Amino acid sequence: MMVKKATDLLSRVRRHIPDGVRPAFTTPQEWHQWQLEQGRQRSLALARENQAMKMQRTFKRSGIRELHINCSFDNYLVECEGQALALARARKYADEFEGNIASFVFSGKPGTGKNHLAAAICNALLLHGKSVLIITVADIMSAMKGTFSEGAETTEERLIEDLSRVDLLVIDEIGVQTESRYEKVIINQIVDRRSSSKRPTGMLTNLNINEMNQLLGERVMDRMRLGNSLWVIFNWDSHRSRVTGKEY
Ligand SMILES: Nc1ncnc2c1ncn2[C@@H]1O[C@H](COP(=O)(O)OP(=O)(O)OP(=O)(O)O)[C@@H](O)[C@H]1O
Repeated sequence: MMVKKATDLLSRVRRHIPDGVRPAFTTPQEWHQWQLEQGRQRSLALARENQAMKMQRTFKRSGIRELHINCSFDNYLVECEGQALALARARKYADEFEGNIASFVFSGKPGTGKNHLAAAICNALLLHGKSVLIITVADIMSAMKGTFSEGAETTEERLIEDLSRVDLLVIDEIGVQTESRYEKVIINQIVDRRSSSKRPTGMLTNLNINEMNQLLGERVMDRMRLGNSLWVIFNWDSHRSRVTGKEY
């Protein structure tokens, strides 16, 4: 009876579908499958939203900092070959993100757009429903240390787990302060856990490859090289003196 009703309804709906439009389902069975899939997608979206809100509470902000919220591939100015290459590679990284385990390192001089292009990647991924977080080493550490205080809402373990579940985590300012052994251990655990659950990590740094190896150790850097990973060197002049804060 149910199937007959659904078949009648479908044939009535079909009469109103313009030529050339392919319906998402044509039989009651396909309709049922379609509804199941919609339900699955809704619960995934809800889980992502919950995760984003949790991160927002923990770090008291959304995944991308205010200064970089409007950064896109389109508003990244290209005035030299290096910038053109960095832009093309960042865009390709975002395009090929789905199902890819490749991490990236943007290394080079200050003010050259490492955060800009990382935020552009994250903004592109957000549009595709991915969860993202760009966070400095210092912010990770202060959140970790916060878990030791009395009445803390979360534990160090849970925080590492949260940071490991974000689809793309970008760790900024690696090497800005003299990293302690504790920081090295935490970064190690985050990258390790992310790579074993096939989630890539981005790193932004002023250090070169040797300095990164020395600071974080071969183990972490080896995981950063999984898959078709990306290492981009930003070696042109800083753009910072030209930022007015009103451009986008
Ligand atoms: N090519 C560019 N086109 C447009 N804006 C740019 C470009 N490069 C940098 N900017 C802007 O300049 C500012 C500084 O850039 P960004 O924060 O990305 O630098 P960074 O390389 O991450 O520097 P640091 O190593 O000091 O953190 C940002 O507001 C960014 O949007």
